[in-house]
Amino acid sequence: MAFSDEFALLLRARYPLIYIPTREEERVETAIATCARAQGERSVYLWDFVDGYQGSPNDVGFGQRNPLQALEFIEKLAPNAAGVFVLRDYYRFLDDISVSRKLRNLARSLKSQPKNIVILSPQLTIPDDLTEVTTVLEFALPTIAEIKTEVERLLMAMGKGLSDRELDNVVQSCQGLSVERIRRVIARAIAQHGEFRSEDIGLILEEKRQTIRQTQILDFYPVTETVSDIGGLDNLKEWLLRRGGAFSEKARQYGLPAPKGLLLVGIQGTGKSLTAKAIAHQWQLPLLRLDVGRLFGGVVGESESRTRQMIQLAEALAPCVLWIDEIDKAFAGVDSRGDAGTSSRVFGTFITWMAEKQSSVFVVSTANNIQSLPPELLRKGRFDEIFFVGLPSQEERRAIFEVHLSHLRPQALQRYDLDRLAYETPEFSGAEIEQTLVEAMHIGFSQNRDFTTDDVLEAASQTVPLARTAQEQIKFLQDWAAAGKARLASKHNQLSARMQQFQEPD
Ligand SMILES: Nc1ncnc2c1ncn2[C@@H]1O[C@H](COP(=O)(O)OP(=O)(O)OP(=O)(O)O)[C@@H](O)[C@H]1O
Repeated sequence: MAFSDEFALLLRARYPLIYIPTREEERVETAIATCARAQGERSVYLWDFVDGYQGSPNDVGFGQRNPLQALEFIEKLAPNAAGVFVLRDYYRFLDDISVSRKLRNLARSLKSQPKNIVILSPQLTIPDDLTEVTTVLEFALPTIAEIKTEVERLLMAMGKGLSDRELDNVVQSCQGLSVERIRRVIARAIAQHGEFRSEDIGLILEEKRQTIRQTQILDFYPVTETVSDIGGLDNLKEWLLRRGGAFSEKARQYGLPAPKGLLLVGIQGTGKSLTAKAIAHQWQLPLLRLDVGRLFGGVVGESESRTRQMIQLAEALAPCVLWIDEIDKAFAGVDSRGDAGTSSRVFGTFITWMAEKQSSVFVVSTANNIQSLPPELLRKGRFDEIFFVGLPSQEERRAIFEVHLSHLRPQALQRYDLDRLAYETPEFSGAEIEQTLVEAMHIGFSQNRDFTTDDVLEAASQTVPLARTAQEQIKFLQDWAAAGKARLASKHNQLSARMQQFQEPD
């Protein structure tokens, strides 16, 4: 639903306290004023800490530097006087006991009056005691059409012009930025060179990175890992390499849909996160990491609002890779509990997006525990493919030792007996192999010499691989994969031999 429709609905339904997390004061205030006008005789009152109330000549300055008075003003108006009270800066006072008490009392009395309080805030932090009476309303970032109007207006005001193609590129790169930031970055580029050039898109992208960092929901993840840093997992690598150009314009013209994403399931340390990073690098796309835990907040509507904000940002950065680590932990038991709680709603928003997604956001989710994953996530159409990432076979362990040793000792790789290392480390995961090498380096370093194959073997003998203590989990995952529920990331492990009867080779 569009902001104006949702806002109008809240006004009509007499929601007393509406909280809008946005940094775009000017744009949201214009939208509120338009909406209030469309609702009949509803006056809009604007308050800020320094100037108090503005707008109506009789009340100018009322409640200046006095947040409690700002609320008393609402009380003293006639009960049938319709009004929307937009309070800027007010989020800073919500922790104050007298303010929060007054707001709760007002919320009760305003239910029978055509008055609504709107709190604008650059962040979403609502104290516990106000969560019951507050409704969070999301204010979306500007649409492509709004951005285009703004960019054209700015360029015209500065007497600059761009070709249609350049303009489209600029508009596209501005997606995900607030109008304020768009103005700032374009003004900065023009101030720097006296004109706006296509190279200045770099400045816009940097501005976008900063915005994304500030949301604290998504992180820009720098990637250096490549597909050749992954030892083994040949089926998975082949799958990726085959989709190399799938995000290009050429692929669109060919009629290919943009790939949706992958779900990687397997025990800890088998290279799932490494794969997410390598995909971004391989396809030359920015990698955004989502911390699902940060989506959840206690206020009504807050978590869904953050989820939609996250989706909007990711789409604004498309084409990109969105990496969701440990998705099983975030949505554990959503379906089996059948609850209508926050995690179900967040999950619902996410899954609907995954199913309907047209944008070039490639989602890589990783999970350790298939049992706790909601079954809807595994249904066809959510991800392009579900891969089971098992423990590496002997051949794969050799490849993993080779990858790491060629980084650690590029000139002396031949000194290490890779076959022996792979043979002597059954059930080791990639992460454990890496850890064993670090341990071996400590041994060598403490004795003032380089580390040897024997040091690695000694370190390995002191390691109890997780596989030994997590046998049940592994068995469960293997049976699940063997039942044809997932494709094997590896070509060479025992399971693949077992499964060859069940699965067609790709
Ligand atoms: N197949 C592999 N090839 C090379 N290195 C690997 C491989 N698997 C794991 N590693 C090493 O182990 C580290 C940890 O692995 P990674 O974080 O990718 O595992 P994971 O499967 O995502 O584990 P978790 O479920 O705990 O997040 C990697 O950064 C990499 O150095």
